[in-house]
Amino acid sequence: MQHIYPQMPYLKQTIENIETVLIDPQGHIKARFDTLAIPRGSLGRLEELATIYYSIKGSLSCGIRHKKIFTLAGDHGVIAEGVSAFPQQVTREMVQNFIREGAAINVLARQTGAKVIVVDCGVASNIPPSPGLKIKKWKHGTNNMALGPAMSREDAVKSIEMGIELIEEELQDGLDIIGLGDMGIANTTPSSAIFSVLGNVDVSVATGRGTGLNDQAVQKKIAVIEKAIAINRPDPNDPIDVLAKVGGYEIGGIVGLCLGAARHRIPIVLDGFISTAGAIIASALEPKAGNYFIASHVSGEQGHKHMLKFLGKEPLLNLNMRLGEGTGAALGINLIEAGVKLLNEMATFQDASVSDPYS
Ligand SMILES: O=C(O)c1ccc[n+]([C@@H]2O[C@H](COP(=O)([O-])O)[C@@H](O)[C@H]2O)c1
Ligand SMILES: Cc1cc2nc[nH]c2cc1C
Repeated sequence: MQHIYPQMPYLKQTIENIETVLIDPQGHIKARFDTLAIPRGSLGRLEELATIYYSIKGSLSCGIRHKKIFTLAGDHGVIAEGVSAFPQQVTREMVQNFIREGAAINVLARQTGAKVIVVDCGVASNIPPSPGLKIKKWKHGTNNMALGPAMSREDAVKSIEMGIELIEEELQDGLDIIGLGDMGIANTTPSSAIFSVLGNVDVSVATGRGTGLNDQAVQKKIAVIEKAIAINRPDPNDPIDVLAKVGGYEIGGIVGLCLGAARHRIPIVLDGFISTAGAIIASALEPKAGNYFIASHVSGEQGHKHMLKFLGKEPLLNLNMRLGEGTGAALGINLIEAGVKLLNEMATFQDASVSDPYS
C-alpha cells in the first residue's frame, strides 16, 4: 500500500509509530490476579479487560484517570436519496443538544466520569462557536455518493489527519482511554458501503434500518449503496479510496482517532455501527491498530455483528442499542474500569487472611 503515502507525511508517521501489543508478556498481570482472594478466573472477562488495558499501557502502575469520548459530527449528501428516517438538520440540532449536555451520551458519560469532546467535522449548516464545541470542518458535508465520490482523496486524508490532531490536542491534559462516537443523519449508509467493500460482503448483509426505516425503505437504501459502489468503484485494497468515495468526514475523523490513539498506546473503545466502520478502515491501513480496539457492544443495526466478527472482536454487551453518539463506548469504559479497579484494589488471600488453596 506504499503508493498511498507520499503526499501524507503526518499520516504516514503516525502509522509507522504504531506498535504491536503483546498481551501480558511477562505474566505480571496474571500473577497479580492469581494472588487475589477469589477462585482463579472467576472474574471472567473483567480480568481480560484489565489484562488488555495494562498490556496496551505497558505498565501496571496507572489507574484510569482521563476518559474521553469523542462524538464526531458530519453530514452526508446521500441524504438526498431518502436513505434516512430523519431530516438532515437533526445532525446540527443534536450537536446543540450535546453542547447543552442533554443527550444520552452526556448522561452516560457523566455516569462513567468521562468527558465528551463534541466535534463539528462537516455539519451542513454552521453551528455558533461555543466552549463545548470543537469546530474542525472545512466542508459542509459530503457530496452525494450515489452520483459521484463523497469527497476528494485529499479531503479524505485531511479528515483522518483531523482525527489524529484531536488525539494530539487532548493528550495535553491527559488521555488514558478513548471512546469513539458519531452523530450524522444518513451515516449508516456510508458505513454499510465501507463494510461491504472492505469486508467483501453483500450490500444487503451490511445494510440495516439505521434510525428506523421500514422494509421498503431499506430495499431502496440497499439499491442506493449498490449504485454508489458501482459508480465510484472504490478499491478494496486502498482504504483511503474507499473512505473518499463512499465515506464521510466524521468517519474519516474516527479513522484518525483510532490511528492517533494507537500510536500513543491508548485503548480505544468502539461504539456501534459507524465507529466500527471507521475502525475497519483504520485496521485496513494498519492492522496493528486493531490490537488497541475493545468492542463495547453489538448494536441492533443489521451488519454490526458481522463487522465485529470481521475485526475479530467479541462485544462486552448486547443491549439492542442502536443510538451511536458513543453511548455503547461509555458503558464499555465502565466495565474496563471495573476490571482495572478490581485488579488494583482487591485484597489478596494473604491480606484478607483467606485460606489460599493454590499456595
Ligand atoms: O451506533 C449505531 O449502531 C447506530 C445505528 C443506527 C443509527 N445510529 C445513529 O443514527 C444516525 C444515522 O442513522 P441513519 O438512519 O440516518 O443513517 C447517526 O446519527 C448514528 O449515530 C447509530
Ligand atoms: C434524535 C436522534 C438522536 C441521535 N443520536 C445519534 N443519532 C441520532 C439520530 C437521531 C434522529
